[in-house]
Amino acid sequence: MAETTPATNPALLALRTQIDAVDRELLSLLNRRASLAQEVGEVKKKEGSVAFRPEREAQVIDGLKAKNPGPLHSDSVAPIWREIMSACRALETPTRVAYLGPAGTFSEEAALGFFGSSIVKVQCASIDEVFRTTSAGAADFGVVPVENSTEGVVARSLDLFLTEPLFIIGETSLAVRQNLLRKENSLANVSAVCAHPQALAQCHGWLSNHLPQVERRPVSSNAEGARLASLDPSLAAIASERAASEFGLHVVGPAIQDDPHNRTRFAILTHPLRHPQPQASGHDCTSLVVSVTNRPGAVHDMLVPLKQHGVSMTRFESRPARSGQWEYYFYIDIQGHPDQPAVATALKELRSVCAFFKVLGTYPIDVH
Ligand SMILES: C=C(O[C@@H]1C=C(C(=O)O)C=C[C@H]1O)C(=O)O
Repeated sequence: MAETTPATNPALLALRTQIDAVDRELLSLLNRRASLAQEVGEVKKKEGSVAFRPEREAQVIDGLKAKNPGPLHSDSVAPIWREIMSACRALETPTRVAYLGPAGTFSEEAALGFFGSSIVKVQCASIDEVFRTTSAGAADFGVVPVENSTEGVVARSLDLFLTEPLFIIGETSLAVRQNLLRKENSLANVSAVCAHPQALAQCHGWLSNHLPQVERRPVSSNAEGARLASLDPSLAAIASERAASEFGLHVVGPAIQDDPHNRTRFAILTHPLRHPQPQASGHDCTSLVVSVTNRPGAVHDMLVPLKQHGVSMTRFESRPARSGQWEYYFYIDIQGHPDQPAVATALKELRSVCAFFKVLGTYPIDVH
């Protein structure tokens, strides 16, 4: 039952007194940590290097998770320390992060999950604008979706990796729970369902069963759909619970995505002139895009160096090269960092058999 009068139970009061004392100790320790981060910031300024070190942050979290004695759940370690490091990093320099807005998008959730909440939010109207804003230096980092476990690749992001001068310094993934949102608390008389095309596709089965006759209207983001639904009671949107509270909407259909394990993976981008490639963290991934000339065995030959040097491939995706010749770009993720001799040799040999070869980035594997 909810507590309505002040607690009088002496055991509870004594425990709360202890918690208050621990909190004060924690605050003082956090401030000690923050002062050290400020000093690190000064050292970096003197040597002219960047504040954000994704490999160091990944190692801090990995190390603490490995040593966590409990009862704190290990899954709680990463989000807590991400926030602590975000606050410490903000004392070194502000981190400007571009992502597909408005407030309440999954991209925003991914950006906050990766960088913590002590960031300067740069909301963009499209994935193209995230790339442009980051290329132009109006943001230090960009966060873009790259693949969804139900719908596959986010083609626009992959295409822009080819043409924009950015590289990947990190990845993060999110469980994506889609909900049907409305101003009215009912499923009746919906004129159209507004959402990003990816979300409409992720909820295809549910929409066909529950709203078979209703128009599915693609819009620039799910949060934009939620904004429209907040202005017009006849509309519904598909978006996150965060978007529901952001725009004052009811969740009239919770968790309507066809796949209960629906996840989206995001890449963290930056400009190579403003940020170096992350150093090896011990658990790294390298992303490439390559093409080979169209001849028998070409794709097989391309993969031989990886096998010969024991480099494991975790992703292999193809996109049409738009040459009209049935040629393709292959997006490949391998495990490891080019600092490792086997990875460096495999990449060198792979490059020699490719017509096109671009390293999209090397970065620590997502730590939860
Ligand atoms: C303090 C540092 O700077 C930043 C903040 C970190 C932290 O709070 O632990 C870790 C890496 C950097 O992104 C550092 O490089 O050690």
